[in-house]
Amino acid sequence: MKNIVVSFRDVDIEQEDNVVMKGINIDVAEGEFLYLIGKTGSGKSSILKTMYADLEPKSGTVKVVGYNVRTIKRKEIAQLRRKLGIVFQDFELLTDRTVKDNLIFVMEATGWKSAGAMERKVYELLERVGLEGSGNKYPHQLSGGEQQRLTIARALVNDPLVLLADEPTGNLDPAVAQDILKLFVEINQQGTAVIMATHYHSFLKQYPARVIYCEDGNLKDLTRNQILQRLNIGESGD
Ligand SMILES: Nc1ncnc2c1ncn2[C@@H]1O[C@H](COP(=O)(O)OP(=O)(O)OP(=O)(O)O)[C@@H](O)[C@H]1O
Repeated sequence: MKNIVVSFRDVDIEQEDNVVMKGINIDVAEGEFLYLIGKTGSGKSSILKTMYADLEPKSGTVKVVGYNVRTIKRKEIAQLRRKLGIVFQDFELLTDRTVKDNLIFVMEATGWKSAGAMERKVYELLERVGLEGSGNKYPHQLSGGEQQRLTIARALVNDPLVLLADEPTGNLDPAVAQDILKLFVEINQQGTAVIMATHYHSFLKQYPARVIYCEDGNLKDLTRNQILQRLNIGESGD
């Protein structure tokens, strides 16, 4: 049986005293691909924030890659996040540094010392995300899709067990969004669990995977067909 890398047990999540999720349970196994779907404000980001210890759950137990997020010590949060890769809609790249130096910045901040090892890792990561040859460019010289590829490379610096993605294609046009989805799928096929909150419901058809549907403070356990129906996805997708 595969290891569980994320586990929520009877978890309540609040934002500024508003109940967002009530008594939710989630188990994500090593290497799984999971979509978080739901209307705006249904709590997808709040669930992801709870996973990377940015939002303390009100009650219940949350375990992520071996850490108990409710009792985690401040200094352990950095260790937890090193085992997670996190990708947002906004690229949040360092605009005054090259592609390569954006990656090296994160490596140095997370304890990498050997220049040779960093050089090799940069090369490997850029190849993995399809940015080989762009190491000396600056972020503004990259397209939106390429910038997102760089943020994905950055999230992979420490070979995370889990990649969390909050609306990672929100700023991209549909064709580019599909390429980025493909990249997430490849990363998943190489063994990293992926948990992706997305409004791009057409992804569910292009790459069917497990879906958690957030609604009214709960997670609905729906079949794929029920979800497609509920989202009213026609043949053309979204
Ligand atoms: N920082 C905050 N302070 C107060 N309330 C918040 C905060 N962030 C989110 N909320 C509220 O918590 C609820 C869940 O928001 P959340 O961002 O988790 O939903 P979401 O499903 O990710 O939405 P979207 O699809 O728009 O990103 C919403 O009612 C939202 O207004």
